[in-house]
Amino acid sequence: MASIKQATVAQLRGMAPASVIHGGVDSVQRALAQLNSKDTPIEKYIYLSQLRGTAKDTFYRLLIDNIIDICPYVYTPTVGAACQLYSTIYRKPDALYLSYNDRGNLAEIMSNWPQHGIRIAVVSDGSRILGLGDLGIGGCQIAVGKLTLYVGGAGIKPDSTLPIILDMGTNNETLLNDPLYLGLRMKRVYDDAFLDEFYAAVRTTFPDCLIQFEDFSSESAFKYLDRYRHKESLIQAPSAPSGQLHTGKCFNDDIQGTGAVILAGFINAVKLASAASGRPILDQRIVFLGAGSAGVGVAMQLVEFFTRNGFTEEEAKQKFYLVDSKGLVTDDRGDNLPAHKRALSRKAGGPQFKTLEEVVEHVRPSALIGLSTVGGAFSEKIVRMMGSFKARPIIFPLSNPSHLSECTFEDAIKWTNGRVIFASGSPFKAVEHGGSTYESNQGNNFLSFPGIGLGCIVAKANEVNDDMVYESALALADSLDDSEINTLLYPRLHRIRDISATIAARVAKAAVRTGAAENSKLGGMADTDLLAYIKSKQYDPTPC
Ligand SMILES: NC(=O)C1=CN([C@@H]2O[C@H](COP(=O)(O)OP(=O)(O)OC[C@H]3O[C@@H](n4cnc5c(N)ncnc54)[C@H](O)[C@@H]3O)[C@@H](O)[C@H]2O)C=CC1
Ligand SMILES: CC(=O)C(=O)O
Ligand SMILES: [Mg+2]
Repeated sequence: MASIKQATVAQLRGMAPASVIHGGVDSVQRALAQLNSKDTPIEKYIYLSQLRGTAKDTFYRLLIDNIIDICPYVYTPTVGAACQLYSTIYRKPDALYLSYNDRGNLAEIMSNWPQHGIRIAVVSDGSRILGLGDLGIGGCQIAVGKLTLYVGGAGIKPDSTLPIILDMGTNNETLLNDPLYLGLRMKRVYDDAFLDEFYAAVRTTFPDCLIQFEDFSSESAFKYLDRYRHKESLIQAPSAPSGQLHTGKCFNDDIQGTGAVILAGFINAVKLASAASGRPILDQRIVFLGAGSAGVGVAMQLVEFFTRNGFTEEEAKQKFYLVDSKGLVTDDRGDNLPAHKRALSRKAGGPQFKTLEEVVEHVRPSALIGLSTVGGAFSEKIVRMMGSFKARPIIFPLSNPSHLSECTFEDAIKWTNGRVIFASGSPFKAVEHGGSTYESNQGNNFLSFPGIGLGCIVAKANEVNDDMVYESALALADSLDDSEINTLLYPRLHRIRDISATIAARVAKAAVRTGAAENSKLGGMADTDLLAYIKSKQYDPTPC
């Protein structure tokens, strides 16, 4: 459609129906009708991908105006199936594909990308896609999906975004044996030098670009966040003029984005729980099922909430009980804990439990958070126990996609007789119970990463520090309107562009406060002016 706008009408005569050339027939309405004619979620996904590739203004107008209905088809849960089926449903390239065989040439290959002013890249190595495991090159659709939400949810211009897949092989035997598989047909390699080369290539090719790491397996997620997040650190970079470059300008969505969004939901949840019970807001015991990048990322963000509210770090950590596939995570359970689990393990000498049920029975938690990839792990017995401990139990089954949710909204409502304070990673429809209608909350990092990324772009931030991430959570928690405040934990999704702008403004100001902003104009700007400025710059397509 852009070509129709740019070319003269005379040149186009006869090349398309006259009403397309002259306008007057609503392309968004037609696209919606075409979308509705598709029977299955994956068909809708394929249709929307094609529309994004051929008529991007129409696609984004459709998405922005129908975000609640369309989000599940461009993002979780459907994007999970799209990653699994990638090599079968592939039509045309829509990401930057950097394979391990290209090592030594990544900067040169990156410079083939047709757009220049890239501001945000989402990169995955495909090793842990949602809760679906290693999907190899199919993980590129996660990067595409996240950036679709950057455009639709934050108003970043489509041509400023760059989805990247690092194809380092796969350990998924089904994919390796699939004749249609499009990725490297070899076992996955783990190579820090390849990651350094990739990081340096982005820095030198697109100096203004923020990198969002997405869906790397836990060990890599923590390792590369630690390696690249600080602006003071240096890495060797043969592609840089001095042979070295400063790191920074990146964040990990699963650790920090998820931490921020769940902290926001938790802040609003403890207010609701406390209003029902009269107990102090900070009087919490929290059990996690899952101690991977998301589980530990969220737990550390909640620890920060308690330390910022009067507790020492040790006192705060005492409130947390992490359960993984081997049971309660303790210092003395006999296995060699990775550093991210050691940060929150229970001290030696305490009880050892093998199952979630035993832990819940012993701890009597106020909140139960699932980031385990185990669908249905919050059994009826566990949810009913939670309901017996507290007037308003907080239960967040956050694993994606939908079939991996630790419990459904309907069950949680039924088993607590409507008392649960609930948020899930993938969307659930409203539920009728006992004559009332209960609206669900989606606790998904898509409410935080678009605003964090936009804030960093506005501030020209050279790093994404803890204060900026924490501020994004407070901004999201504060964003409920009058119709949401006593019932919901998060703003309704149709407001996401305004919410992302608000988060962005507060993240940008936090960047200024902490010396991470290179945009010197922001310091003197009033908050309201900054917010208005950000909103005025949001991509707002008008298809012809
Ligand atoms: N709602 C949201 O915004 C987000 C949701 N997620 C979801 O969280 C889930 C986990 O993600 P990551 O932490 O990155 O994965 P991960 O693979 O790093 O961690 C999974 C954790 O669950 C534990 N686990 C696995 N099987 C278990 C079992 N049978 N019993 C108890 N524990 C078990 C593992 O030991 C590990 O600690 C995924 O489904 C992902 O889609 C992740 C990021 C954001
Ligand atoms: C939402 C997300 O980032 C995940 O499930 O990995
Ligand atoms: Mg993720």
